[in-house]
Amino acid sequence: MASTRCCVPAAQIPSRCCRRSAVRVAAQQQATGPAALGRPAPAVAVNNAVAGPHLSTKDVGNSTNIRWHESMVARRDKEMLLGQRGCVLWFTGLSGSGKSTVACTLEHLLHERGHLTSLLDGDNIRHGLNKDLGFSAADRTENIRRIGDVAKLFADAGAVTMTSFISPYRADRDMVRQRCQPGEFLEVFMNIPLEVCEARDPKGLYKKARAGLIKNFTGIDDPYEAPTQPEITVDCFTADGHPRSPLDMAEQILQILDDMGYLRDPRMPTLAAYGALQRKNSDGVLDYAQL
Ligand SMILES: Nc1ncnc2c1ncn2[C@@H]1O[C@H](COP(=O)(O)OS(=O)(=O)O)[C@@H](OP(=O)(O)O)[C@H]1O
Ligand SMILES: Nc1ncnc2c1ncn2[C@@H]1O[C@H](COP(=O)(O)OP(=O)(O)O)[C@@H](O)[C@H]1O
Repeated sequence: MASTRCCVPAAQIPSRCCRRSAVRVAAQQQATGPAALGRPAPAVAVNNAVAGPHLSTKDVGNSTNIRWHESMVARRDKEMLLGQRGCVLWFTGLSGSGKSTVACTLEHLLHERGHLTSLLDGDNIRHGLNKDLGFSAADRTENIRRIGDVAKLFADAGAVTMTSFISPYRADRDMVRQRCQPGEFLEVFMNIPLEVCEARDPKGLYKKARAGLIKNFTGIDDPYEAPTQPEITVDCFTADGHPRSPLDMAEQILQILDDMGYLRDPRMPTLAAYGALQRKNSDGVLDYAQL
């Protein structure tokens, strides 16, 4: 069963007045620069050989002399507009485990309920952004690194963002988790045994891999490192041994998102912060009015 860990920080809610003045300052800064606001010019830039009123820049990887621009519309304001919290639901599991099917079903459920979503799918992304990557360990790591950053951009815009990639290496998934804010990254483990995935084999890839026609196929001759502490575990069978449908799985995730407060205005308290899981009323319904 899924754990209920959630540690979304209770950020400050900017007042209307603060937001207005932030917009004014931003406009002034763009028009005339910080000196016009009566502030001292920023300190000598990290990379600037010549001292002067330059904005500081730095080097990141092979990108030299770059500078981070804060988004002028705060993420929280976007989340308030949408009535939800941006997050990354990171589906991981073997090929054929149902990542795409369940993520797609969940996206429809969320959309029907009026939520903004985004879905990044392994096969699709490898048709475009990541078509230069293969399936070596290094390429898979780079695949996940890029997707992690793209997913984060969507979450920053307030979308409930789903990714469906095998993402076989624990370290790669943890790297994405670390790039996210606390509570923003939810690992969804498709806990479907290899035998079940292989029996499905919708693309015939397991058959080819067993025949040696595809090398380094995950689960056959390439590793899959299962998550040790996923936020959500999706099991193949019900407690009494019946196979679960994609809809049942998607509804499980939807319920957890709802219970954890991701699908409501970010000004509402999160369950983790207030221990509201214990505060269900006698009908078993969460009673937010009590908080
Ligand atoms: N060698 C090998 N191993 C695993 N999978 C392979 C391989 N070659 C091709 N495919 C197909 O590529 C899909 C997996 O792509 P991902 O981007 O999700 O992989 S990874 O996260 O970088 O490991 C995967 O799609 P899914 O079945 O949707 O998972 C396969 O169809
Ligand atoms: N819960 C499920 N029960 C039965 N079949 C499923 C279930 N989820 C997915 N499938 C089927 O399994 C196959 C693989 O699903 P897919 O979503 O493509 O997996 P992945 O994206 O992990 O490779 C598809 O044919 C899909 O219809």
